[in-house]
Amino acid sequence: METKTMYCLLGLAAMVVFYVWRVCNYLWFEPKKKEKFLRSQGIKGSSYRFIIGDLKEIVKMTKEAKSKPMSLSNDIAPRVSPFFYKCLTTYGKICFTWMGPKLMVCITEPAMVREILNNHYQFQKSRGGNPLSKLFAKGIFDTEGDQWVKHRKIINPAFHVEKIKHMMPAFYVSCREMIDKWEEMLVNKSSCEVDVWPYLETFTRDVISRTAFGSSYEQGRKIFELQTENAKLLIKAFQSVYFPGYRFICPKYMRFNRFVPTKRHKRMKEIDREVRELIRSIINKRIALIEAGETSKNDLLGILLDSSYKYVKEHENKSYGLSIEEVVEECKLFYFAGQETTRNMLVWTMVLLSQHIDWQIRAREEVLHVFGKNIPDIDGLNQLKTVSMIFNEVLRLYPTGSVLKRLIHKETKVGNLNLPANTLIQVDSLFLHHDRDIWGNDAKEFNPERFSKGKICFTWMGPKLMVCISEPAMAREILNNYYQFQKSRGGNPLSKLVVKGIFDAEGDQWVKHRKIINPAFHVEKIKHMLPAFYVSCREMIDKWEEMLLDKSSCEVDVWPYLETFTSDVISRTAFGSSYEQGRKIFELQTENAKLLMKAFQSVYFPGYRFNRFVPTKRHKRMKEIDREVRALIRSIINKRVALIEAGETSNDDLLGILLDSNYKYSKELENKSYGLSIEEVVEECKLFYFAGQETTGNTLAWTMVLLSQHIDWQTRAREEVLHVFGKSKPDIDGLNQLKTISMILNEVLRLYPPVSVLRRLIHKETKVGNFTLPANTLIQVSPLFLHHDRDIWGDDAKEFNPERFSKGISHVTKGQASYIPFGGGPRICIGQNFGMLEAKMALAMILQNFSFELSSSYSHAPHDMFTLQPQFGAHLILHKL
Ligand code: HEM
Repeated sequence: METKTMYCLLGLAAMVVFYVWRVCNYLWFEPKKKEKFLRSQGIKGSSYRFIIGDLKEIVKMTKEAKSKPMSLSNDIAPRVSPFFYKCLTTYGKICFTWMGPKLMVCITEPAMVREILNNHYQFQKSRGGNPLSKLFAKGIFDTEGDQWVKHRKIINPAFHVEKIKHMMPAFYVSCREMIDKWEEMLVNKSSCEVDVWPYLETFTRDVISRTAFGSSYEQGRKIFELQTENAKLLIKAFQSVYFPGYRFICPKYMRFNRFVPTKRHKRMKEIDREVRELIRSIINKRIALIEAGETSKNDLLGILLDSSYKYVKEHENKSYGLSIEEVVEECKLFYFAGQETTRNMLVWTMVLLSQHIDWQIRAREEVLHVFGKNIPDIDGLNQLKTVSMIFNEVLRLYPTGSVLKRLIHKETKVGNLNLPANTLIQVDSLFLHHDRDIWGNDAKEFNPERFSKGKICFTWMGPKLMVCISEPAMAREILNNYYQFQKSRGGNPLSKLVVKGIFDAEGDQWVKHRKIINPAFHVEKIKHMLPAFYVSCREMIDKWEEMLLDKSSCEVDVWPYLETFTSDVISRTAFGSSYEQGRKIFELQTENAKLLMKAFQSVYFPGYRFNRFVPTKRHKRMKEIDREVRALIRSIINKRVALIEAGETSNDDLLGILLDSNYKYSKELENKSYGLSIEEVVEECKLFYFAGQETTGNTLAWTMVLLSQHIDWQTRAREEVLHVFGKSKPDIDGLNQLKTISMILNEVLRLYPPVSVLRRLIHKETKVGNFTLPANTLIQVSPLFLHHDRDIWGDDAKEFNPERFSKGISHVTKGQASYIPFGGGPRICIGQNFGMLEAKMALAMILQNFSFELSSSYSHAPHDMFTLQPQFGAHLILHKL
């Protein structure tokens, strides 16, 4: 045999062997491997066959689904994504399939979705598909890891609310052009048929051309026309690559067919070159302007170049910014990301509003109410609640990016799954948004009403942006991260005379204060404060008994008595034997708090911040009181320090424990200056009064009001107290057994959280949830709204029902930050156990001695004065038992 023929035969034999191996692999080894994998994930039984679907099956089902007609009321998921629809509806919220040899997991389980989307280092964008698609969209979309962080940081400023405001004229002009065209069609008729889709396409494309390139808008338009052509060619390229049996021949090398110089591919590359040229010329002109000092920051390109320039300056290295090529990619991406998405949302909105005329009318009424026939402005647009609800519902039913794809590069755990390296992950927003378990039985229906309760709202305090948040996940993010979200300070300087201490400390300073103060609030230490709670409460009860000497009932406003009780408790527990001096201090502090309140109420007029320094009579008195308070506290402290130095420490009151802990801290670090200074100890003592007195006093007042209204719960609570203690003095073990009382106090703190708003401030641009907030934004996390939210607490959210806490707090909240009467994260209330024990002791003793009901002179008026108080007191009728 000739050598040539031999080689041919050998080649042929090798091909046959390879082909047989591929077929065996496909028919035998691969399914075995897949079955083994599924078993390792706990998936058993007959579900294998379907779950191991493949690309061919997906394409076939998609074609079939698209050939079937559908009506407007049909569910869209079976048409849009038939394969996954079948998998997910048959096998649950996670399904596995293989794209050739590559495992693909489709996930529609909210907790896992969050895990995947939150962790962008582990779950990266899945790239490396069709190389032609890179001609079309790259930029930030296609970057990962630190590269992405840099791009995002530079691009962010372009999308700040403040910048977007300036793009309003571009939105308006583009929309006006579209409307003019529709009006032309209607010149001599009252109605006409229009396919609105291409018009909306032109509108969104125009908006991007104008907002991206400002004055170079005409060139921008040309760029986007070319990009549209490229997008169309890309879709054709996608549709043409599938041919049967391809996986047996050379599956991995199939990609190269995209490099084959077909006419289409050549044209795509030609367009790309032209687009880049055009963008590069616009950028070069801009850079020349910037270098000549003439910057324009009103369009996306201008802001992007400016931000990149600042970034370079910040890092003192030119290579840190975006290169011209990278800016080109970002500009191309603006078109892709910003045009199609908005166009789709608008078209589905028009279709749905045509179907639901009632919502169309509601939306129109709102728009006409806000703007009449005038040009819409930013303030008005921010007021359009119904329109926002409609958009949210449209995006829920027709999410524009219905599938988010991620890729893992190493073995990774998601939920209970252990996924191998190179697994493709598909997060399906369409299925998430249509899930009945999440959205209820009307999940597939258009009902914007479900978005009527906005959990995030924006407002401006003068020039300062303020965001109000009552969404548990965001509340947790904010409260957990106290380095980024700091206490908002720097308001009224007079308030520093009343509250400072740990409340006002930040960063490392706060860490130190908290470490030194913590031991004072250990449960073990608080136990020893029980006698102080008892004596103070006994005094209050004695006064009420006196009033009832020769009658069986009398009317009392219990509010001031409860206030005295809690301030007495603090005087005794903070200063122990120096209690009388402590009482004096707290009387002075009360006077100062009242004066501060008056100052708050009277100060508002333009330029007001300076008027707090004006030496008015009130301001002088406040400073005088402060000096007196400090002198008193300092004298107590000095006496204590002298005792400590003489070896006679008393660790039974807050001041003693604080000084002891401070001493140990300085010793540990072998440097006296590390501990708290006397001045700082003074501030902490002042703070105990403010933080610990009103909060517990309010809780008790609301508890008595609610138990007067809900006599059944008052009876249940009394029965429990009498069962545990009879008429004897409550002790710590017994107090810990009071389950009904705990449920009642939890419910009172839910309905009337004494601190109804937690305020934070960010000092630099920060991401919260999906929002990127600029530096200096004020954030308000609202326990009040979180606690009253029907979505979280059910239909009886506004009602008093302690039963909901019968299985504990975590059972109701399911680990969410939806119940935060004591705040959350590292800055959670330090006095939580102290306050709860004090309230339990007082309530137990009150229930042992009296029954109570609402008086006719009680007027229900909760109001927020630092804490949530009963504005006109708590007038009750007390009965002696
Ligand atoms: C029912 C009673 C109480 C409630 C509802 C309550 C509520 C709160 C809340 C919501 C915060 C967090 C504020 C924020 O994050 O901006 C807080 C912090 C604080 N509370 Fe309480 N509190 C109570 C009782 C007490 C008591 C009895 C004391 C002390 C004797 C106390 C001392 C403090 C201190 C020192 C802080 C600041 C902690 C820090 O920033 O690290 N609280 N409290």
